[in-house]
Amino acid sequence: MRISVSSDMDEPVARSLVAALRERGHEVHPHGALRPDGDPQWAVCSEAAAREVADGTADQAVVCCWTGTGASIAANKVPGVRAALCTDAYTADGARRWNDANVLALSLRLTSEPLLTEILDAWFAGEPSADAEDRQNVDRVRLLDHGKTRM
Ligand SMILES: O=C(CO)[C@H](O)[C@H](O)COP(=O)(O)O
Repeated sequence: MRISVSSDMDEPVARSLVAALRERGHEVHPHGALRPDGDPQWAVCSEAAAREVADGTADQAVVCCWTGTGASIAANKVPGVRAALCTDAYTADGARRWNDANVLALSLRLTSEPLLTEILDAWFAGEPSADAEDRQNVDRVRLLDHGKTRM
């Protein structure tokens, strides 16, 4: 997959994330502190990574900041993006399964290297649920992208 990755800080775990994604065979599009000419402000680089998902330049994104909150908030402002802040593998699995999340948000502070592997394993193994109620929920969120709350 083509995966946009952003981080506002050049932290070891962010570098490990990029390396791990490449090892898994993904094409990485770095943003923010992960590229020499990147704008490292979390609001800017998270949005840039998320926009690549929305416009189809990337299939998914991983956005990072120290807490993970700013990155997830900024990414979720982009229509078409469903960003999930995941602090464990169960949450990452649920985000893919129940939320059809297309952007993974990570806290640089909380994500250790072993936890990063667990979260990525769960994220990439997870498939969106085909359950009707789950699909309805995701469709409802998609409506919000267009300022609507009902069909
Ligand atoms: O977690 C974050 C935002 O949610 C940032 O990473 C945190 O605020 C640090 O940013 P700065 O170094 O610019 O103060």
